[in-house]
Amino acid sequence: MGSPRLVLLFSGKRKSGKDHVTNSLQLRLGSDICAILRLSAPLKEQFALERGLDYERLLGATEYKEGFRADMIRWGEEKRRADPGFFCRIIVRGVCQPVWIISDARRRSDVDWFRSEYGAVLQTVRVVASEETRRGRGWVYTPEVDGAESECGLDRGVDFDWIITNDGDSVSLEQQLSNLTGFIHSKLGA
Ligand SMILES: Nc1ncnc2c1ncn2[C@@H]1O[C@H](COP(=O)(O)OP(=O)(O)OP(=O)(O)O)[C@@H](O)[C@H]1O
Ligand SMILES: C[C@@](O)(CCOP(=O)(O)O)CC(=O)O
Repeated sequence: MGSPRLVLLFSGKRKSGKDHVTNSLQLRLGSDICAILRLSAPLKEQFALERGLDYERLLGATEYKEGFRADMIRWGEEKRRADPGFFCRIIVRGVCQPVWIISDARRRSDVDWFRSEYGAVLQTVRVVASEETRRGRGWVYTPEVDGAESECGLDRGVDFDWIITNDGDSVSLEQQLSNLTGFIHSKLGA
């Protein structure tokens, strides 16, 4: 396992398009260069095992996942209380690509952990979309979820290196992804 040349730590609210944007970026870079790591993957896997749920469906973007979100948040927070780096350490194990995309940072403890381990090569990226756009993608305001740390933990206090606006304008998104890809290539070439 090598150490990463670049770590891109993505965050954004529900249905802002974190998965869409990170998948598009990986398509541009190639999966041999770029790995997508999801903090929620080991969480969902273990949660699904314990509850007899469908892990693959928890990974998707459907109502199935939303039905379990509040419970998953509570379950994950218990784990993080005992060990804030618990999920971070699991997802970086054995990754050999030079560029790592973490698709779903949600808490200060996630940012702090990646800064302390990979600060020299870390870039923080915020994906934003208006509430109207997010509603069009199926977002329904749910107080116990949208008012909690899982959604609001990074609203303040992080000076993001990149902000990607994903409001449905595909030309604008392409341009923003080109800029980010250019930066990544410049770092890999250096
Ligand atoms: N630019 C876009 N063009 C077309 N569809 C998009 C775009 N951005 C997001 N979507 C769609 O909107 C839905 C939500 O996007 P996505 O799953 O990427 O959001 P997310 O931020 O990862 O959400 P969650 O936090 O709920 O997992 C998906 O069905 C996705 O395909
Ligand atoms: C339980 C949780 O990991 C669900 C994340 O799902 P997704 O990234 O929205 O697909 C959110 C959290 O950890 O607070």
